[in-house]
Amino acid sequence: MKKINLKPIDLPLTGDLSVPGDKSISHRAIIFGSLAQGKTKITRFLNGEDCLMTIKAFQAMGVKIDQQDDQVLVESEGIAGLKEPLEPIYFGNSGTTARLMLGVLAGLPFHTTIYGDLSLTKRPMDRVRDPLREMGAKIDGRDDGNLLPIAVRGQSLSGITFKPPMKSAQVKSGVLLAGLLADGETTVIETTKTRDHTENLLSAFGGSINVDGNTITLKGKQSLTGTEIEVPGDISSAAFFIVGALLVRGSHITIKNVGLNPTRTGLLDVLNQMGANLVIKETKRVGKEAIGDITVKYAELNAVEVDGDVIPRMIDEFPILALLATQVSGKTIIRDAEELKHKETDRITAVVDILNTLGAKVEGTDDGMIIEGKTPLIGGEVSSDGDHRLGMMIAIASLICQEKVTLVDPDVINISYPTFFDDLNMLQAK
Ligand SMILES: O=C(O)C1=C[C@@H](OP(=O)(O)O)[C@@H](O)[C@H](O)C1
Ligand SMILES: C=C(OP(=O)(O)O)C(=O)O
Repeated sequence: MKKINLKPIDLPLTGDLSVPGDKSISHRAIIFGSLAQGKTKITRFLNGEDCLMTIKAFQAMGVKIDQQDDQVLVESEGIAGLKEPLEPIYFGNSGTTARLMLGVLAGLPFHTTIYGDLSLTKRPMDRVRDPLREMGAKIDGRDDGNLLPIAVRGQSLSGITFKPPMKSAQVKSGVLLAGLLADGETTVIETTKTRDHTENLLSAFGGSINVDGNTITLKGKQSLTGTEIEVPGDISSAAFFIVGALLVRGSHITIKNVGLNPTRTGLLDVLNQMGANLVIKETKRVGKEAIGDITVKYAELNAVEVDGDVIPRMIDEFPILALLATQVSGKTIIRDAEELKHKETDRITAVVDILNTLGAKVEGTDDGMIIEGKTPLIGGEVSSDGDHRLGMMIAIASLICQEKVTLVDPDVINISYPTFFDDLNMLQAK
């Protein structure tokens, strides 16, 4: 397994940075572009391994998709033009591809088999399997279709009203996408609002959807039209450098053109509560998505308790928040975050293990973590464990460790942020 040595730095992070496009929006732009008739032009597409899986899935169904770095042109005849793939489709490491595509494949008139890497193969699909079966889907696979590989025999589906038992945008989106192909109306009622990019993008492609608080309703059998999509910078990628700047004394950075959709900005709220004084400036709106700049300076922070409705608004930011919490005054308590157990790794156990190996004092709980602040980090050898967000957390931790950090399996970072080390070097060079 590849390993890299990361040395502690005494250089602050400074300058301006544009992070790559949002992963969630990039996936959805490909999905809707492929379901729509005509041409869709996507700019600032995330050229990361996960989003390439979604492109390959539709190419396997006959859609013409030309991707050059962060520019993508999709040309589709729409839903009726999609063809049965001849071979099983590989979804790699991407949970979003799996949960959203299950919704799509369930309503297409052909058979598909899907599989993934070892991490994805362990992740639960029953959360989408169950509502999709209620709509009439034929899904089978390991553990009765809970685990990949999964075979889907596409069917005509009927709309349902569904209240997801977990707070998950992937589940909501899988059901809404199936609803788009189904007869009748589909309603999803969430207990807590999760990221709403599916709802926003459906409108951008000319679809009609009604959002009333946490209740989302759409009619089936809508036809969509290709369009132009500019993807905002990914706030979940920006989070690593925002926290990096808060950790390294003397840092002062601005992340430009990043997505500021309120269903994604939970980390910014928590950092402000901790005393970060971020300057957040909305500069434009593209469709229903807000875009802007975030300026952050090094600051001494205080611990807070993180729980409740903010959790889904920052679900991918917990590894990097946990690292930050090791350096603030007081004890940080994270609750209601049991969903972390179902990510690329069990992110409660994995974050606790990694940070404690580096010298921190972190305790895992059933639904979160308790992190002792102001604990010096020493260093050591730690693995990303095949989880891109853990790889980036370790790289940022190395900035403040007293000794060398050896990161095992750094290439996994390519899943969501292929230019991560270039951007880190650029911020250190100024
Ligand atoms: O819908 C999406 O694009 C995503 C939703 C979240 O997953 P859950 O829906 O499982 O919380 C998040 O962790 C993932 O990175 C992307
Ligand atoms: C959980 C993540 O992605 P996915 O579920 O798409 O694998 C993530 O990017 O942190």
